[in-house]
Parts: sequence; structure tokens; C-alpha cells
Amino acid sequence: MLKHAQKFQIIFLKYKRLPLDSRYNTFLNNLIIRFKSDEKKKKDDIVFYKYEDIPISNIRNFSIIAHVDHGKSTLADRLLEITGTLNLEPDRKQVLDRLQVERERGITVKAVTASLQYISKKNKQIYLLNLVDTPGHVDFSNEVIRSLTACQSVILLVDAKEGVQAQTFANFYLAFVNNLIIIPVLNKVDLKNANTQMVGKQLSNLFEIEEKDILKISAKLGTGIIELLERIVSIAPAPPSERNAPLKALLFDSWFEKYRGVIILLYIQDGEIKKGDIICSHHTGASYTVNNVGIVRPNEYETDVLKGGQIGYVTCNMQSVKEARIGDTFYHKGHFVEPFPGFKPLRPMVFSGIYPIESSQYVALRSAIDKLTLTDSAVTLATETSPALGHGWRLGFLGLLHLEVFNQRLDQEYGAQTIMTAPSVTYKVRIIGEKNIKKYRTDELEISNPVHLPDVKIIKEMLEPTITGTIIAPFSDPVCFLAEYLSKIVSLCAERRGEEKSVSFLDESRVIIQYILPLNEIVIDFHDKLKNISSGFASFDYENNGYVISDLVKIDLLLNGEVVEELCSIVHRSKARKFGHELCEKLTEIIPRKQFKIAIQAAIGTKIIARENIKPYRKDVTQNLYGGDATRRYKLLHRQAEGKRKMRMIGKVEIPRDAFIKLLKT
Ligand SMILES: Nc1nc2c(ncn2[C@@H]2O[C@H](COP(=O)(O)OP(=O)(O)OP(=O)(O)O)[C@@H](O)[C@H]2O)c(=O)[nH]1
Repeated sequence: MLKHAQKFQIIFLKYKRLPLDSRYNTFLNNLIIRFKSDEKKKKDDIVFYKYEDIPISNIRNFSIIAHVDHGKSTLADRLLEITGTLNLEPDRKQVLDRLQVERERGITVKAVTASLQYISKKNKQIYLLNLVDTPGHVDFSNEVIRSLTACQSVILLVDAKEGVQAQTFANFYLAFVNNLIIIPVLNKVDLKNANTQMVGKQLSNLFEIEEKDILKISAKLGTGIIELLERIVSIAPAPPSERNAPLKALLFDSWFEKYRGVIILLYIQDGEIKKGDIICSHHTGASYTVNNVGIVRPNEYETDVLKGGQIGYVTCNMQSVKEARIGDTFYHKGHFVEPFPGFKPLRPMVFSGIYPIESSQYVALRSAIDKLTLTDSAVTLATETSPALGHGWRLGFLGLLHLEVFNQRLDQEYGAQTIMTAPSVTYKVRIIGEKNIKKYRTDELEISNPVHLPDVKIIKEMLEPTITGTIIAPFSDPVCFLAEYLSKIVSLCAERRGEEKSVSFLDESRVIIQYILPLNEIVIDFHDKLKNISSGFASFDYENNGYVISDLVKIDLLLNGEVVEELCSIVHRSKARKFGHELCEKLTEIIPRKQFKIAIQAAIGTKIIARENIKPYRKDVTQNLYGGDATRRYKLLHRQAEGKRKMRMIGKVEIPRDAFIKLLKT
């Protein structure tokens, strides 16, 4: 008995860092592990109850949604820690943010799920809480959408100091239209300047949430977490599942592991799935044999079966993550079920060419890109060749951050150094003429590389993607704000061809501005400029607003009359001249001088809209003449001019590789 008592004391001391109530819960859980469970134990990963024994009525599938940095990952870690799911190593922060870039940048790119067991303090029943950690950045809102489909409730997490931000807004409406139960929570209440009253008011004004329903927690210190768990258990609904019905499962995430292949994450709506089952994809019709099933906590834990209401992983003979379509419905072979509605395939929004810095690195870069695209199914890939940069690829991304993260992962995880061309978006081009429509097999082309734009003569009209941008800007001095700050934001949006939708006050220190903007105007530096204007305080979020007809033109860049394909762009006609001049000017600084004159021209079709010259080197051919006849002098100069003219005709201007890199970086 004494031995046991000592053991408990040690366990209890281990959780000393946690507040008393959570220490109690973790302690209680550990007691159950030791005396009730007949499950096998893993080294640092302990199971209390058999997952499949927990009834549907005691399952809660929920997600945490919030603006970037409001503390989702910290809260998720705390939930894991307090429920005793995973004993965190002291120096390992944020278990759920797995990628190195995520840890460095403090953002979540890939959502990770974890199943927790919690014994309610009120009714002493065991609950299975399936937590889906979601990313906060706009680029990854697809991950939010897909994870919400598997949930019945969400924790709307808001920083008690920063208050409601653009992403909070977007996320709230996502949860709202999906009919999910919303549990409002203010985080970071431990901060000195946390203003729980004001932020509480914001929530009630904006989302009609009653202030008394708002929980106040500190994810960092672990305070209020037990109350939050109790709230989830008491108000979040159990999944509407039928375990006796045929299998109906939703695929909402997938990843690739070197030795195990593709691992898919399923929400089992009805029925059950186990090793040896043959399952079929609704989307492709392909069938697969299940090798393993299990729970993610967040490390994988193999179980015998996944039952209705649960979320878990499945490995099968799937070859590539491209086969694992997010939103696909799976069923048992021969037992067809109606698929889950309303899922759209991921669509890349931003494209960029990627090339190796040295052409000798091509093979290594190809293998790195292949491996990375295996783990990131949202990236689209096509090969591309450029006369200046050699062989490379054109990649499609969900947004600019996605592009940056991909590039950073190439560098960090595979040591691959790359050149990236300026990002562009996908335009739609409507063409005329039956012959042309037959040739292209469609009357509406999708163009993501300006080089592929068809002849202007056959273009009926062009369309560009637009977004609805929401900016939330805080201010302390209303007079200064209205005079300077607001006008700067408005003129930034106007300069980017924005169309004002609304400007209104959220409260006495915050304004919400909504604009419809063309996507290509925000892909390059809109976010940075906005942060500059607002000293980093304004937040920005966007959602797609569809394609609109636009007066777009293709600008060709010519060097001594020859088009440089890498530098062609599609821009709005109103900006074409300025764009052309700036590009030509930039090139004069970058292209080295030659023996002959170099003409840099920007053109729309055959019309030149901007021109710069690079002067040639001058050699004094008359230096050896001492006086004498003037005609000799003229003859020499004439011969030199003739030689240069010929050189210009036959001499090709090449943009050196490093000059290209310089240009792309400016
Ligand atoms: N003081 C205090 N800081 C907190 C609290 N919760 C989180 N933080 C800090 O806030 C920062 C952001 O926390 P994260 O958990 O990474 O935020 P996130 O919402 O997951 O961010 P994304 O992954 O980018 O969406 C980190 O520096 C945390 O340490 C809290 O309760 N109190």
C-alpha cells in the first residue's frame, strides 16, 4: 500500500506545474490507467479506456477557430496536457504544430487532430473528445472548412488583448453557416493589458453572443481549461452517427510517410471500419484494402476498429496523396451510400515558376519537390522551361504564404536553393471563332502563365479573380486616425483598384473596412503595405468573390526587338504604362552594357508603351590619328558605327542568370 501511495505522490508532483484542478484531473486519469485499463501501454503514450467502448453520446468532435496567434495551438497543447493524453517534454512547445516552419514562424500550416479522453468532474463519465487543430492564416482557410465538416461544435478563441480580428470574423461565419455550436472563449486573460470587458462587448455586439456565456482562460498558464472541458461536454452535441448503418466516412486530411505510404484521416459518420475491410472512394470509384486503423493522439495509436462518431486514421494501399481527395466519401465495397454534400476540390490561387539556382541542381530539386508535393496535396505542379533560367516547374499554391512556406520547406527540409518568379494568378479568357474553340476544345481558357495567352485577335474578353477583403484597424486617437491612418488605408485599396463595400466602426477604437479587390493586386505586397501603414496593427482577411470581366492586357518585354518570355505580364490597362516604364528602368540597372546599344521596350501587341536604352561601350577608334586628313577620321568612325549596327543585328542580348535573380528579388 505504501508503495502505491509513493507512486501517486510522484505522479502528483509531476503535474505540479498545472493548476490544482487540472492536476487533480490528470492524477485521476493516471489512477484509472493503472487500475482500470487492460490496454497495452506505450512508452509515453497511455490509453485509459478502449476508444471503441465509449458510446456515441459521450463523443464530442470539435475544432478551435481563431485569428493568427490568438493561441489555438497553445490551447490544444494544454488540452492534451491536462487530459493527460500526452506528457509534454518541458522544452518541446506546441505539440500540434509539427512542421519546422510552423515552429519558426509560429503559424499553423497543416491541421493536426488529436483524440483525448476526459472524465467529467460533474458526472464522472468518460468522454472522447476529438480535437481538430486548425490553421489561422487566410491561405489555409480550406483546412478550416474541411475540418469543420467533421465537427459539431467549435471553440471561438479570441485574444483578450487584441479582440476580434479579421480572421475571427471569417471563422465565426464559417461556423455559423455550418450550424455548429459555438463556444466563445477569451484567451490570454493573464496578460496585464487584457481587456476582457471590451472584447466581451465586441463579441456580443458582433455575433450576438451573451457575455455571460463567454469563458475566460489562459491557455499558457492552464487556467480555466477544466471549465472549458466541462462546457464542451455539457453543451456540444454528440455526432449524429449510426453504428449499425453501412459505413459512411469523410476523408478530411491526408499525409505521406516514407515507409507507410499515404495515411488518411477519416470521420466515421456511420458504421465501422477495421483491418482487412475493402473500402471504395466515391469520387474515383477506386477500392482499397485497409491495412491499419487507429486513433491520432497526435501520435498514431493502432486500434482494432473505428466506429461511428470517431475520428481516426486509416492506412491502405493508396499510392499518392493525390488519390486522397479532401471531402471524398468512403463506403464498404458493395454497400453504396449517399456521399457527403458540398465539397469542392482545392483550387490553387497563386502561381509561380521555380528553378534551381544552378542547372546542375535540377535533379536534386526535382526529387525535393516530388517529396514535398507528396505531403502537400494542395500544390499543383507542371514542368516549365525558360530560355534564361533553364528547366523548372510552375507550381500552384493556395496563397502567398503557402508559396513562401513551400519554398522555405524546400530550403529547410531538403537544402534546395531556388529562384522563384513573381507570383501570378489564374485569368479566364473567353475566345471567339468556331475554329479556335475547336482547337482549344473550350470557349473559356484558364491562363496562369502570361506566355500562354492566345492571340489578342481571338480574345473576346478576359476575366480576373476578385476577393472580398476585410480589414480591421484599431486606433487610439480618433482625430489622428480619421485624418491620416484611415485615409492611407482607403487610398491603398483605391490604388489597388479596390471597390469600397463598407466602412463602419466596430466599437470606439476599431474600424472595419470591406473592399472588393482584384486578387492579383494583393498577391505581391498588399499585406506588407497595410502592416506598414498601421504599424503592424491592422489585420486582413479575404474570401473569394468570383471572376469579373476586366480590361486586361499582356505586356511583352523586348530586348533589341526580341521578346523575353519570363518577363511577360498580364496587367490592367490603366496600369500598363507605369508598369512598363518601371520594368524598363529596372532592367537598365541590371543588364550589363555591351559593345552595342541595347533597346529595352515594353509593348502591348505591336504598340511600344515604354523604352529605355543601354548605351554601348565607346572605343576611341581615332586615338592613333595624329592630325592629317579629316576624311580619314570620318571613315574610321563610319566603319565603327557600321560594325556596331551589324553587331546589334546579330548579337543576342542575354540577361545573365544573377541579373534575373536580382530582378525577381526587387
Ligand atoms: N500570455 C499569454 N500568452 C499566450 C497565451 N496563449 C498563447 N499565448 C502566446 O501567444 C502566441 C501565439 O500562440 P499560438 O498558440 O502559436 O497561436 P495560434 O493561434 O496557434 O497561431 P497560428 O498557429 O499562427 O494560427 C505564443 O507566443 C503563445 O505563447 C495565454 O493564455 N497567455
